[in-house]
Amino acid sequence: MSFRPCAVLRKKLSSSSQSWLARQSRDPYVKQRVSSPTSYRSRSAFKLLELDKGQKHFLSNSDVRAVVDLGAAPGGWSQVVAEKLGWVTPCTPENSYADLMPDFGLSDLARIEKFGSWSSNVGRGVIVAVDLLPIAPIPGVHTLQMDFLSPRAADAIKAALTTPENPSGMADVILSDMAANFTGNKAHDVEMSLDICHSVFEFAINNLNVREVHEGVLTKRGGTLLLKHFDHPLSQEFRVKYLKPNFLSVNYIKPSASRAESAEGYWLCRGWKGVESSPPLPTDE
Ligand SMILES: C[S@@+](CC[C@H](N)C(=O)[O-])C[C@H]1O[C@@H](n2cnc3c(N)ncnc32)[C@H](O)[C@@H]1O
Repeated sequence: MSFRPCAVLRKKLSSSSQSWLARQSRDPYVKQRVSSPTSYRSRSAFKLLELDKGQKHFLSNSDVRAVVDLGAAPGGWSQVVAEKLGWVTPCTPENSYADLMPDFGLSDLARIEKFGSWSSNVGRGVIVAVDLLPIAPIPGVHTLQMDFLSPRAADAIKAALTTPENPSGMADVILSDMAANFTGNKAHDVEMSLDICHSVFEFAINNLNVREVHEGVLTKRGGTLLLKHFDHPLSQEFRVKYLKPNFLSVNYIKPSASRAESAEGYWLCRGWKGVESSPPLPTDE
């Protein structure tokens, strides 16, 4: 697949469309995605792969058994999680979906209709993916199409997380790549991004695992939160006030797959302590 338009089409495109296409054709992650045998649905999938690899495999650890993926459509991150939890055979050029499924050219939905499922594995644990937009099925992933900011979202996610293998309904890892549509008004866009960060943090308070682990002495080691945010002094305030006191470590990471010109970055927060003494979350008054 190529993003290079023919000369006739190029003439008809606006200059912004032309520069978008030029950027796509130069982008190594876009090229990798369209030629990859894993056929990840989003370029974002490479960010999560990079974060997991560079950060002590926080997702691949065998004790990770319950994962929530917020803002999951079209499903690239969920595909990566499904691989890490063993629901989908990790794909390499030697072992691709093309081998698992001869009709590699079919869309996910058509493939699922034809074959039932393209997973050959039974993985571990539970994965819940949430988005405003529909997400085509992924083996091992329970999808919920809903507004995460709506009052009923937390209960619906909790219900989906609660399974015989995960009776507590708690999550070991919460991922949020959620982003509202940009309006171009910076103050408004930052406010929307902070609303999302606050809501995800509130969700973590009630749903992120704190587990007792014996390592010589009894220690508590809690779950992990990966949270997308946009760089701004108010975001830094949020980090200092809410994240730092409640996790053993909070690292800022800008994966190389994240475009340099984007203000987005991720906080990888590890070792949830179980919130007891945070300042109250802001209300709408
Ligand atoms: C950057 S995309 C996520 C890409 C995804 N991680 C992947 O790899 O395919 C951000 C997503 O956040 C979703 N989103 C934004 N606000 C949301 C909300 N309030 N509730 C649920 N999803 C939301 C958008 O619909 C969009 O699909």
